[in-house]
Amino acid sequence: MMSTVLTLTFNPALDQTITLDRLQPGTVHRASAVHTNAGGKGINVASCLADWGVPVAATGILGRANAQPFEALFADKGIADHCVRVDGETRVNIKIADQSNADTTDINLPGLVLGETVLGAVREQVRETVIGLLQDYPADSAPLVVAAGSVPQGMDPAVYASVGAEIRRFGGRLILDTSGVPLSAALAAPERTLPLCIKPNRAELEQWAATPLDTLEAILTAARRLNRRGIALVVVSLGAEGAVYVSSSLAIRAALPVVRPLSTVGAGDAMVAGLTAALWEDANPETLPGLERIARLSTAFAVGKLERLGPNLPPRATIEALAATVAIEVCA
Ligand SMILES: O=P(O)(O)OC[C@H]1O[C@](O)(CO)[C@@H](O)[C@@H]1O
Repeated sequence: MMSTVLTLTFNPALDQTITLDRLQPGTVHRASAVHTNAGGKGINVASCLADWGVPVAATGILGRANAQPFEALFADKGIADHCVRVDGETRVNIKIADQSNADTTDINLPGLVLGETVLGAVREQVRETVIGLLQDYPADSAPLVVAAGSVPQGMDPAVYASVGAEIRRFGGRLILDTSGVPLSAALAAPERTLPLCIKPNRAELEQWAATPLDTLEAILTAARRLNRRGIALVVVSLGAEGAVYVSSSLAIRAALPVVRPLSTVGAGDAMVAGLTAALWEDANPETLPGLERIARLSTAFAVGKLERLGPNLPPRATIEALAATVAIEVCA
């Protein structure tokens, strides 16, 4: 029950959120505020899980030259730091928060450019870290590993398939949140390397399915194809329309009216943290109460995060209150 969740972020980012009254491309803007926080998908998941009280360890790659904000976040939230340091700077991703419509525009940079030899060595170090940590878990603990985000230029885009194989070898459960080629490569891998759970958004699932998914039925059909491939839980996030949770035997849709967001950056990561927290609490996606708990908690994490800048959750009681009000619909 108290096992540490491990997060893996190959391509973290410092998120620089620039707040504007109104974004008008092609014109000069005066920003009203700027805020920088340590981010990147797996880092955000770790931060939200730590807020919830789940013990977390973070691994992945950090540029030595600007590692301080990440180190401060880890120290502040009690996250065990197992990130490998490399020469250079972690990327700075630009987030433009438009206050006129509460939309955020993301400009994500490619990330560290590392030579083939360095990349190979770093990948090996991260692999050893994952294996080293998993070896320390009790044999029957089925530890949870969240691997999330893009991969740096030059890294094998099929990296999550080999990570999946390593995790499964140690009885671990992989939750994967990535997109594009790394996602399609992970989903095309042999069944024994597949993640336990994925959380694509509609566009990412459409890319995998190679067809538009305009209706709930179409989304369910694509998610169920992935279930049959061997992925036990497919969560499709639908922005303001909530999310769909599809396990091998059940499907539900969850939604909560969205407050006016301060920033949408990292809401999907908070959703991943919420579903991980529910799995960590032993929620079983093959039972209705279990799948409902996963849906309620992950929706509440995502909506709770929207009111904050950076990967931070409101207090536990606020999250539980939000979770209780999530609208749940069982799908046929
Ligand atoms: O790894 P990717 O896909 O470039 O996404 C990274 C971005 O996504 C976020 O994790 C938000 O989901 C940001 O913190 C970060 O800038």
